[in-house]
Amino acid sequence: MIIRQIEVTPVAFRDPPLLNAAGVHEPWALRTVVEVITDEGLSGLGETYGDLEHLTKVRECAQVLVGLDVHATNEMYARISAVVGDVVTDMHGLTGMATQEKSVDRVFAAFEVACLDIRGKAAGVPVVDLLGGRVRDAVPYSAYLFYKWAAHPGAEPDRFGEALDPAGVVAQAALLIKEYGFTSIKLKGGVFPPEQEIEAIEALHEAFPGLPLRLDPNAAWTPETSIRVGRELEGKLEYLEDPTPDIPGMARVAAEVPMPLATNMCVVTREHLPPAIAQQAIRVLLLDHHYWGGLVRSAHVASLCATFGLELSMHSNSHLGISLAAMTHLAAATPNLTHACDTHTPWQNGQDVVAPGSLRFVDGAVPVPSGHGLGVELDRDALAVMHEQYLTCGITSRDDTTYMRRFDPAFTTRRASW
Ligand SMILES: O=C([O-])C(=O)C[C@H](O)[C@@H](O)C(=O)[O-]
Ligand SMILES: [Mg+2]
Repeated sequence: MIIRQIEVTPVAFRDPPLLNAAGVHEPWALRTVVEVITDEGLSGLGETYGDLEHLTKVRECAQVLVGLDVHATNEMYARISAVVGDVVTDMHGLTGMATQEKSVDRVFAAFEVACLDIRGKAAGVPVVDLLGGRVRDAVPYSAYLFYKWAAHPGAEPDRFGEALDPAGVVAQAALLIKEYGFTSIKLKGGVFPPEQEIEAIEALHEAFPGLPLRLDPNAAWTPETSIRVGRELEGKLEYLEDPTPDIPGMARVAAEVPMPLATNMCVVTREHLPPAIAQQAIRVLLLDHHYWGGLVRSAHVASLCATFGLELSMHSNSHLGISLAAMTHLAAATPNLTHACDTHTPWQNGQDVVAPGSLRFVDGAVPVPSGHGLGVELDRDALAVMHEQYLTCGITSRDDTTYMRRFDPAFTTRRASW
């Protein structure tokens, strides 16, 4: 199974004005679709970020992988490492520190997933079987709430409406739970002063008694504020995610708050694990195969977490169905996944590059797609439309901060700001 051709296609899809510590989502979210085709005519899909610097590396790497066997992922990693070199990508700050290893892992992941898709198709099994087999038939996801504007300035309101206070957040949760059946809730914080976000969590706790809740301010608070908020929210959160920057800061908070701390920011590559474990900075790691180097490497990290007693959840960014399928296969094969995974799927609002039918939510969980490989088919018409949108949308890299400054020139990103 020799790689004969690789198609790399950037796409754009509409994204609502979701608020976070870096600013606000732009009207278009970007992704890159990777399609690997073998000499035997099998093809496999991968999905990754769409930011130009990253896309450029993905394109350069695609050229050096032609001729490789789809099983030769060690050689694939070495070649990608050589091409990526010392360039560090991913500087928007919402997925934690950017490192050289992470930059390589981010490029490698899309190709690795595509090769696993091919290997699954060739063997006549779903990808979950290549990862050790399923330990669950469906993967639970959480309702991922965002503070948001009713519309992008100058545009028509979207169907989700405004959510800028506790009532708006509760209404948003009710909508997502009604449509998807989610049984846990995450609120993206770091947008308003912590007192307001505490009120929102209290309102959610009251409106949805018994549903596990998480709050993620993306390191917008100082350690002191994090300790105060953590204590105030005792008994109301299953975990507090990245309240404050860096491993030492998280360790200070972890020692003083009643709930576990989770991260997708201070532990984002293997070199962060030993200090985080030694300092007891986190209890929950949010895995993300897009930057942990694909599905097999992520499974290794999950196994390390089991060794060191860390719990597991899964992180997401704006994504499409190829990513949702890959996340679902990985999570279904991860025995020690202890919390529902994050997904941005509802915000995609039906836009996708995969043909409908293979991915659905049942009671907040996605059943593992039943087909071979990832079990999703590329919708080539949708891909063409979304590629055209990429070419015309005028955005080449995610920049929530600059977009926010168009409407609030004094806005600064929130890092330990409160
Ligand atoms: O858990 C997280 O930190 C995220 O999901 C990061 C994302 O970039 C989120 O903040 C977003 O979509 O704005
Ligand atoms: Mg997070």
